[in-house]
Amino acid sequence: MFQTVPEGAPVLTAEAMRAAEERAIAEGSSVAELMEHAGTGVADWVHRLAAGSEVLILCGPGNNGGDGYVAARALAHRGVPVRVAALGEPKTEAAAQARAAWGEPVESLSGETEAAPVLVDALFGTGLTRAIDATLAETMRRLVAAARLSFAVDLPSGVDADAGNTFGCDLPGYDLTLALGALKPAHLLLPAGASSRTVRLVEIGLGEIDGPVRTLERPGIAAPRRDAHKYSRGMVVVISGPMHGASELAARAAYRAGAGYVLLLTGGLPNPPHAIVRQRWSEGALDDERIGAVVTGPGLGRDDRAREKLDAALASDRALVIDGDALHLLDLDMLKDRAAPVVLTPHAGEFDALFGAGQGSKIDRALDGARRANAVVVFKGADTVMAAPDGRVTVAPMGNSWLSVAGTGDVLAGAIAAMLAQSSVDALGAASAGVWLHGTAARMLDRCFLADELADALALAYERAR
Ligand SMILES: NC(=O)C1=CN([C@@H]2O[C@H](COP(=O)(O)OP(=O)(O)OC[C@H]3O[C@@H](n4cnc5c(N)ncnc54)[C@H](OP(=O)(O)O)[C@@H]3O)[C@@H](O)[C@H]2O)[C@@H](O)CC1
Ligand SMILES: [K+]
Repeated sequence: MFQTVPEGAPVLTAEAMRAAEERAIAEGSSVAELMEHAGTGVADWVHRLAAGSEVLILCGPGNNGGDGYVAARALAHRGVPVRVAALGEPKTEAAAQARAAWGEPVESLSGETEAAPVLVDALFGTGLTRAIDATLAETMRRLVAAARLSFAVDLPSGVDADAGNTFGCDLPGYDLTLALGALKPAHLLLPAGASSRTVRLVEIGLGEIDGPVRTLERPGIAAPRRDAHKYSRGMVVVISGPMHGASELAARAAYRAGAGYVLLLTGGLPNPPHAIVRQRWSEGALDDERIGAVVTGPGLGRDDRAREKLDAALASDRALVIDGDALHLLDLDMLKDRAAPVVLTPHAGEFDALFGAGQGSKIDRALDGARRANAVVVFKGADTVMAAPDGRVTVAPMGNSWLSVAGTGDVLAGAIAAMLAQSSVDALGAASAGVWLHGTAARMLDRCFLADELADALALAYERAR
């Protein structure tokens, strides 16, 4: 299971959406006009996919409900059988107008509401401020489960648009979420994002939308140039520790993600693949000017020897990927004055250990971490968020659930290092490309796999990255 969302699309908070709405109104539009676009855009999708089946639209009291009334009218106009069930009277002028224009009967939404084969949830969108009533949540779950096809208008009702939480409520999963004007954090962040397996954008007349937070996109990396040699393709050094396997995985992944030369600093025995060059750790090991990126952390351990290696990596002027154990040894002050790029790749536990538990959404926290560390932070999880100190953020769609297995983090560290070493993109671009390759490799396998196989599948993902 994984998520499909528009690639490279801006992600806006509820406040930024309201600002975009105000800009559009200042330029001559109106809420009613935007709502007309939104509702007809929803109706287009429903009409296309419902194939003539009866549609039940649930309308809430705000403008999300207003979109629902517009969609009902547009569908009925095209001859689709539509019923509307509402949660009380509209509370906004635009929604009241939309209901009046619908002009047909409106049922009162209750536990008795009869299900239909197609369900459209227009109860709440970006205006939800608190948990929805438990009885209402139960009714929603029942009606979504009974439908052959279910749509969420703008957002699944019951989610906090910015934080991506559900106020503790268990929400149903929709077939299609139609994001109005732009994506919101809750389309992507867990737990809310789990309700939106597929998200599509509906244009509502807000004009050009932009912002520093975007969804992950295909990195556009190419095959090696004709005049390429192993160093121009990127030399990656992986610093090993007592758990050799983790660093072996990172080294293998670096090759499969296109690095030209991978050196593993290890005391372990020579193992296949023999393409990985092995040397023992030594003081000047990172002096080679040709080194494009260094991975430290996978299998490093947390003892004095590990600290010594991390300190040497930090003292070098090489680009660094810091993962696993090294994140527990890292002092953020050590990164302050570093000129060469650093990518930190914490999962939730490592993130808390580094930055503290903190408030705000995963996007806010990743950004705060990046600024404090002066480094790109890849806050891993099923909903991986990458942030740079300059405020740019990339959010990956929910990853393939088979990734939840030991060693996949080591593979990611190797893939990011390969990107950092070989490409002309900056650290956020390298991190994003690494996450894209990693996620795409998992999608291509889409079964129970070993991290070794995932590392190898990066090469197949690379083929699709152009
Ligand atoms: N931005 C744009 O450009 C455009 C946005 N559009 C659409 O507008 C949507 C945002 O509309 P919105 O602001 O009216 O909020 P919405 O989500 O309908 O809900 C607010 C209502 O719900 C109520 N309420 C809240 N929590 C509740 C709870 N737990 N349980 C019960 N009630 C609760 C709240 O009442 P109150 O909190 O005052 O009690 C209020 O009445 C957006 O998602 C998109 O679909 C398009 O139409 C056009 C252009
Ligand atoms: K909704």
